Amino acid sequence: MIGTRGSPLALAQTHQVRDLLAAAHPELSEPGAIGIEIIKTTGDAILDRPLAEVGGKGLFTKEIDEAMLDGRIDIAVHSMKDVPTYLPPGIVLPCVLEREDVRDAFLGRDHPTLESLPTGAVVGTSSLRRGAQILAMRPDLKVVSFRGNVQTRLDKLAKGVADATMLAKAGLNRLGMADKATSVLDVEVMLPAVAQGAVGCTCRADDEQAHRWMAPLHHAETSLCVDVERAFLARLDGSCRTPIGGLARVSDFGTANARVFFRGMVIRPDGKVLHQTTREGTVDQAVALGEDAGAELLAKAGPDFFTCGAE
Ligand SMILES: NCc1[nH]cc(CCC(=O)O)c1CC(=O)O
Repeated sequence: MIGTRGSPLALAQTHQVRDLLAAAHPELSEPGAIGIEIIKTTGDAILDRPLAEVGGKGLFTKEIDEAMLDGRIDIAVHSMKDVPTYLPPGIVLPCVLEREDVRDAFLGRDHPTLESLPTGAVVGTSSLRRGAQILAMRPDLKVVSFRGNVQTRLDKLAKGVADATMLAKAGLNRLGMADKATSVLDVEVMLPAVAQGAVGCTCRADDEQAHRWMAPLHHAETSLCVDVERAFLARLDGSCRTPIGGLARVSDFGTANARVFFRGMVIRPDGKVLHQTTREGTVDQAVALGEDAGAELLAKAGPDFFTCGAE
């Protein structure tokens, strides 16, 4: 049994995992061989407030982890962006699928790009990271809170609640809605969230069958990048509501020449103070590079930067 949230994006990701499992294992290829259990999480229940305000870790994973430890589900499919850096005891993450597009998509109502938005235009986003980077580039814009699933946000945009919004390009692609993006923000302009575009599958640590099922779906290069980014995030995790971005890439993966490149950022929600750093190294050093970058930004930003509730 596979557990998932019930949002259209979560279901699309889960159907992809189910199809990959069926293709990899003859015993799972019969229609109906893999059941899907929808689990409502705290993050799904709270729709009226920005999630940064709700706070707490594992908003989208806690109830799913509980179902897994109870034995109601065997595999869970998650957007890695929503998975806390520390998994609960007894749960492991043996499988990360190949990454989708890591970038943020821009959806403009009358203006297709960020550059073309007129002074004073309103950008709707519930992501402090996106809002802060927008304000850093364009302090003349107004950022307002914007929540809900993709369709709700598109409806709000159409109604003129905002002039533009942003969504992970990966989510739009997985929903077959890539055409809704009026442009795509380069990672140099808008650093993605840690693990954006990656889907991971968890199981119980002692479930050998689930491990065996998931092994062929694992994408080692994506997993390495996500490990670096999550190591970075783990060093900053005390930071509460501070917007954080981080992206790792590997060149020549699987060869002796493989190199890891990482860029990480912390930024104040108003976009007025930004600290960033880069690292480059070997695959063996990868996780240490992420940790080291996190430690550097923690020191650079200083304790006041990470004060909770100071917005
Ligand atoms: N926080 C919600 C969430 N979690 C994962 C995605 C998109 C898919 C991904 O990044 O893999 C989204 C929506 C969004 O940011 O637009």
